[in-house]
Amino acid sequence: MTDFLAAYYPWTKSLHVISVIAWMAGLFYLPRLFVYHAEQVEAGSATDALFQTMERKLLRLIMNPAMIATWIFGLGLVFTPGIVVWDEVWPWTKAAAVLGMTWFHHWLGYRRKEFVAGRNTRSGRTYRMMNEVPTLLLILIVVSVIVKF
Ligand code: HEM
Repeated sequence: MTDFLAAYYPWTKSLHVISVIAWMAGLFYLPRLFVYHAEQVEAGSATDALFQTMERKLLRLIMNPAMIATWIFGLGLVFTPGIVVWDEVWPWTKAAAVLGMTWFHHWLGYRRKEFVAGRNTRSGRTYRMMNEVPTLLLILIVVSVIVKF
């Protein structure tokens, strides 16, 4: 298995980065939809139904599969011989940030369910602020995997 992973390392990494881009697109866009959903849309209206459809499709068709693919190919890289040196700091900062990103994904999923039930309690401002979470984690992840401190 490790021979296989070593042989296909550039492919695993390519698929990892492609999945990451799709996941990040959703992690940036879904909280933006929530901002407008919270500020501009009346619960039970036709626009409410439209936002719910956009949010459901973004989460189910793009973000969930992209997150799973990111994890699968990312763990493939972790098990590729010689790639991760656990004595260094960067694998730990990356792991912490990736867990944070996964938590954020699920946080968004719970907020979507609240919109579906007509029970959103959070303001557009909260969603605007939460929109910065994936940006900060992204910076930490990219610096970790490229600078490799
Ligand atoms: C979900 C769990 C994840 C795991 C287990 C994981 C693991 C890894 C590993 C082991 C590498 C190989 C580093 C190397 O080749 O030197 C890597 C590369 C990379 N990861 Fe992840 N990763 C994950 C999520 C993410 C996320 C969320 C992002 C971006 C937001 C990301 C961005 C990258 C990038 C850009 C590279 C390529 C770095 C290079 O040029 O070598 N990863 N990942």
